[in-house]
Amino acid sequence: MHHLAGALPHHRMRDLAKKYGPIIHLQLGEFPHIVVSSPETAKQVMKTHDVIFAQRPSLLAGIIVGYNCTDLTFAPYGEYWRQVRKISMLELLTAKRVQSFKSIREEQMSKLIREMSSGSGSPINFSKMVNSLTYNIISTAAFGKVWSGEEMFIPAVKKVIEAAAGLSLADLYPSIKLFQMFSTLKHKLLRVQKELDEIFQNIIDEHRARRMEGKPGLESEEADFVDVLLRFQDQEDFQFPVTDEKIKAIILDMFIAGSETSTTTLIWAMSEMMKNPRVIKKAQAEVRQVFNKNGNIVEEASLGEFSYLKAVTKETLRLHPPVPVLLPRECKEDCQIDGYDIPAKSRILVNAGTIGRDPNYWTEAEKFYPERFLDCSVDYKGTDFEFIPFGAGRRMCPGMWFGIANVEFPLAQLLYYFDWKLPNEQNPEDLDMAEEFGAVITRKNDLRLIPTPYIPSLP
Ligand code: HEM
Repeated sequence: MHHLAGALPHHRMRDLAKKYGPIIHLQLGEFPHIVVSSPETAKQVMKTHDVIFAQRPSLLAGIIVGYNCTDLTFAPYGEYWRQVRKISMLELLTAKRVQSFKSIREEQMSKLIREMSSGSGSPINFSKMVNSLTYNIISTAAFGKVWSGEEMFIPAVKKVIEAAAGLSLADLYPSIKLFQMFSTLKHKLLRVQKELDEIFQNIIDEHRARRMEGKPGLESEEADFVDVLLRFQDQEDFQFPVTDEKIKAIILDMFIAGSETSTTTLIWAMSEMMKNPRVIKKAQAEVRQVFNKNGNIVEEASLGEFSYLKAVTKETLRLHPPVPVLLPRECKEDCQIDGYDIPAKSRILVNAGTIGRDPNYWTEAEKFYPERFLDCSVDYKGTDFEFIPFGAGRRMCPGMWFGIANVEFPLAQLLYYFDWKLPNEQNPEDLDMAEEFGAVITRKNDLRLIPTPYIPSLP
């Protein structure tokens, strides 16, 4: 355990991989942890032996906040997980539904742009504003409206994300009662769960009442997540009935897995561009050229015309994958990776962050250089193992398209409507890029920027 102390664990894992190679055994608490840090070993885990590694370990976050692991992220691999995954992939997060949230993104972006422009010329807390934006988008997609509990919800989500890395003493030593009893994390999670449970139950009850009154919209494509899941409650052909508890577990999961990941990608993209003025100029020129050509109409439909902006998103996900050590997996049975024996029940940590910076695959791997993705077929869809910000295989992120939509369109608008400066005439090269650890790696310090409107008429 001392190998991980003293620095951010994902950095320590990177240093260890440099020293010991792409497959490392760390005994953390009661469990062997196997860290894999090369595209080849990651491929063996998530493709060759995907079924053996499709299990997640049972962690406090899943037990407490995931309603005894009945959410999608922490559900044990098996029939129940299959049912929830199917609902998520075929109903909640389909390309069509993500597309149907377009008006939500457009409305929330207009609000944000108006807010940013009202204080133009002076520094704004970019991180905080983007956090609210994603929260509002996911809240509307899930509940049909922006739920007013942002102040309490965003810190609560951060707490759960911290726990999802699975590196707390209570998770590493489940048999030691003392660690369980005095775990501050456990107590915080219990409090968060209690608060959120009450609120989510009220939201479900409201939706149910509306449903009983036969209010329109529930069967339409624009139905929110709660509407869709309530519809399944009436169906008797499910092996596992969709109870209120399960609806709460699934919705909370979408919030937790979807909000901080999208937010942090957007903030890192902006941070890297501010640090690299050449890149922001080029991205801005592309965005303005496309929207101006289309008659100053700023709409999502134009996204297909951006190649550099998409390269910026990919390069951000390569250098700053929000989940650099993919959510832990558990080995179902004895198995071999790269000729090494992996005993059943080992926890597997796929080090996607280190893989994205592997100099054997990436020239000038540490440099932010979006051009590397132009005319290059490497993509994040889970088949190119040198670039796996969304994971791969059976447990790969089901919210990839929703996440990308929540990053690319806002980024395009922010670049279109504003010119950006660092406060206090700060030199771009000196911009602080310190990270904070959790299952999602965020900026340690909020990003503060000065926006100046580019065109006088804002949306
Ligand atoms: C930039 C945005 C996002 C990134 C980088 C990201 C990344 C990831 C990663 C790395 C995993 C673990 C994959 C594995 O173990 O192989 C994951 C799982 C998951 N993600 Fe995302 N995610 C993003 C957005 C979203 C969104 C918007 C949603 C839903 C609203 C979502 C829902 C989930 C869920 C439910 C899982 C667990 C899947 C399972 O275990 O079967 N994600 N995500």
